[in-house]
Amino acid sequence: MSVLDEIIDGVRADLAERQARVSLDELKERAARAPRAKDGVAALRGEGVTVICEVKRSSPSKGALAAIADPAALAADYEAGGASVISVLTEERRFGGSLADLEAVRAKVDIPVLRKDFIVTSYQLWEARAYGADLALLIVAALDQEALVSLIERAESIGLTPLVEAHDEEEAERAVAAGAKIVGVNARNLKDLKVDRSTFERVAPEIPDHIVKVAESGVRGPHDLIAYANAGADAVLVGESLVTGRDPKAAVADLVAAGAHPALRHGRG
Ligand SMILES: O=C(O)c1ccccc1NCC(=O)[C@H](O)[C@H](O)COP(=O)(O)O
Repeated sequence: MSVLDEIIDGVRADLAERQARVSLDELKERAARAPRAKDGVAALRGEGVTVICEVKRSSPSKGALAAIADPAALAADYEAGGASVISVLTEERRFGGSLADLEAVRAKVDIPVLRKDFIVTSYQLWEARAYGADLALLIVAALDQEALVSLIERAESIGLTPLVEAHDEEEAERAVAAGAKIVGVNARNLKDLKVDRSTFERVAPEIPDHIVKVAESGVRGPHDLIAYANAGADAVLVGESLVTGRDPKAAVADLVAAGAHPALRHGRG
């Protein structure tokens, strides 16, 4: 069984427990009271290469990364540093996240917020919206094509922008065919957790220019952002290096400054 399969088994068990406690109708009522969703595509198509900053306490590949007692304060630092979107990992067992983290971050920042989880049912999309997310991650490797198309449509119908994650050319083609407006290419193989930064360069040509291209994972600093930008990234998603660094606000500002450099413009429309 791959790491991704093991994670999803745990996600399904936790989901069943939440579904027994909170009805879909309750979630829908809560979603109706949530602030109107912000435009994730517009946020990521900013000036230069934009930066998605992640609230990430731990991970299957590295174990504990950072305690993050106050995720909202960390998100506020990210926003002050110039982040365009905040990613909040809400998976509990392996990443130490929660919907409470999502809610706290949403209440603190003005920029769009991404629910980063292993979404396999529309119930989780309603949760995302009910707790204030503007975007939701959908992982191609976790879904068959029918489910992917259906979850993209459901997400958009309730105001969420899906960030559809691929790891190879075939998954990128599936993401595009399914109608994704934002495609993330994850350098981390979720089946064995190896990070290969050349993945983006190989896979990005499968993604047409009208779709926002996000390079995910492995960004240690501005040099990695520049490499991804030169390979065609519109945005990068950064977790570990920010939560383990000493000054997340300054680290984000350095990334944003590198992403704004005129020499990086790669002629997107
Ligand atoms: O980070 C992991 O170990 C991991 C394992 C299995 C599934 C997903 C995983 N991470 C999610 C992510 O994609 C990253 O948190 C995100 O791209 C940021 O990556 P990084 O900057 O390398 O922390």
